[in-house]
Amino acid sequence: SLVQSQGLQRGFYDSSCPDAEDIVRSTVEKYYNNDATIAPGLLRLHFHDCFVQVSSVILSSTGCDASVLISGASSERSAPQNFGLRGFEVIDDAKSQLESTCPGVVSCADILALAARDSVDLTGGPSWSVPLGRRDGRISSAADAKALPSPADPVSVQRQKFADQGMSDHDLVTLVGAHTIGKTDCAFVRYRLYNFTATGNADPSISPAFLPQLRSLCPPNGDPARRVALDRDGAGSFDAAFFKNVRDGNAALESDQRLWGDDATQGVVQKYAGNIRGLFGLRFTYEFPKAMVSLGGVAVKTGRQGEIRRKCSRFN
Ligand code: HEM
Ligand SMILES: [Ca+2]
Ligand SMILES: [Ca+2]
Repeated sequence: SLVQSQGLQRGFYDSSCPDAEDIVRSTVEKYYNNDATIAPGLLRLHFHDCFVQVSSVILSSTGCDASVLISGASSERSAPQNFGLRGFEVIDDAKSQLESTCPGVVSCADILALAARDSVDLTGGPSWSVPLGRRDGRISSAADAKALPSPADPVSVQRQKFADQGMSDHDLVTLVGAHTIGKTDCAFVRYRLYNFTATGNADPSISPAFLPQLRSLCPPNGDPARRVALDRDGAGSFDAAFFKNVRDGNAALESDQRLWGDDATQGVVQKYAGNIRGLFGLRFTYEFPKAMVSLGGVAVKTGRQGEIRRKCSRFN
């Protein structure tokens, strides 16, 4: 079924590289079986690729175009917002296999989108058919990472950043549900725990039961590399428990917790945190793939635009 989405097509490689999707899948699986934390890394990598800087006069880096994979001193990957991104070696491995099977056919941007899908599936989440045909971009600039949301962003700013990419409050909350897997550096949590906004106290939106847990995970002068689950009830499984935790004051990131404090976003959190016909998580499972298809369509290049990189970390 060649359903179109922003000029992309499902099954785009069916005749030009029939094994493309299987090669990406088996590669992601190989790394996942060795280190399950690679799955959240790959999901986040696709998100960071797709978000674009829209406030600049000239729209330089554009959407899901693998700009995030380019290595070099001032490339997007070097921006502070992109510190901690993981999974580059998985993409490179899949790409080198694809280049020997069908040279010059499969874009790095599509590998990212497929790897994100496979990562969600491997962690127990939904699967979906990914619209493909993205071309790789020719620009990668650290300044473009400014479009990315920060964990201290209030809902108004999160909302604006998603609206800049053509996405709604519903898309925002649904996609942030990706935080049902993976971990954060204590650096993004510690400022909430001891002297939040110079009060000498913790962020009052943290539940009384969760605060001591977070404090022991992230002591004031602890190891800066310590990592904390974004979903305290299962950083390894793609489920809707994350939304119950947001509802209950148990979100590790301030930006996630704030989604409960705004009427519009609270409504979406509530929808995912509840049961429907006794089936917890069903709505999230249904909506997440749709939101991922929207994310994967942000400002894509198709047809003769851009290029198909030979190596994902550098332009041809
Ligand atoms: C308001 C929006 C968002 C903010 C402020 C935000 C912020 C963050 C931060 C601070 C981390 C921790 C990074 C680290 O310390 O390594 C993180 C991790 C993560 N984010 Fe987001 N994020 C947002 C939206 C999203 C979206 C839309 C996705 C995907 C669709 C996503 C996927 C992930 C994943 C999977 C991780 C875990 C990464 C790992 O374990 O290595 N995030 N995010
Ligand atoms: Ca990009
Ligand atoms: Ca989870």
